[in-house]
Amino acid sequence: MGLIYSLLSNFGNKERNHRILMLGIDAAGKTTLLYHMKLGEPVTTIPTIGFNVETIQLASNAVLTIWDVSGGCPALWKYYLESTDALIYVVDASDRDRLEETTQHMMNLLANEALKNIVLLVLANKADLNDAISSSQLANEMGLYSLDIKWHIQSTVATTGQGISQGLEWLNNILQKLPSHIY
Ligand SMILES: Nc1nc2c(ncn2[C@@H]2O[C@H](COP(=O)(O)OP(=O)(O)OP(=O)(O)O)[C@@H](O)[C@H]2O)c(=O)[nH]1
Ligand SMILES: [Mg+2]
Repeated sequence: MGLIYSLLSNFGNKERNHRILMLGIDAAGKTTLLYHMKLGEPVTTIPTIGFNVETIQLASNAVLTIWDVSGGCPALWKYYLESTDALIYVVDASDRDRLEETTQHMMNLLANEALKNIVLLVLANKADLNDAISSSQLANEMGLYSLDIKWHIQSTVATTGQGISQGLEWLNNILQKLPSHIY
């Protein structure tokens, strides 16, 4: 009985692996977010050439492999879309001048067949800056309410870590209902 209980509880607690893609146009704050998730502290970044990839262990036994792909060349994003469980789309909420551009890039991505059932977490980053718009206004302006997928928007400040754990908690709750993968 003890052995069966232990096997069952181990089975219930086994690690779940998920592949997450983090995209957004250049300077949105992706790399700063990734390393705050990984290290719990701010890092100094330079524009990413190619990608960064890190695994993040969540308290709930979920292991997220997060790919942070350079925003400098959105045409290359399509090469990273396969086998992705969730998309974290990062927006600089203070940069109204580029809101249309980033919305267009996100909508083009979501039109991709490989992402048709994707789970989408939008991070309204740089919420600390004076010009930042609220996450609800951003959701409206980016047309998130017209999407036919599971989505959520969270305000973040990558440099302090504010909002990151709330965003990951939403993601984790959704991912728990999806099958795990071996990567
Ligand atoms: N004030 C403020 N600055 C931020 C925040 N997040 C990132 N930054 C700054 O914005 C700049 C760009 O951040 P990165 O994380 O390198 O941006 P990225 O999205 O990885 O950019 P690419 O690699 O070019 O695609 C850096 O100077 C960061 O310190 C934030 O929440 N608030
Ligand atoms: Mg980067």
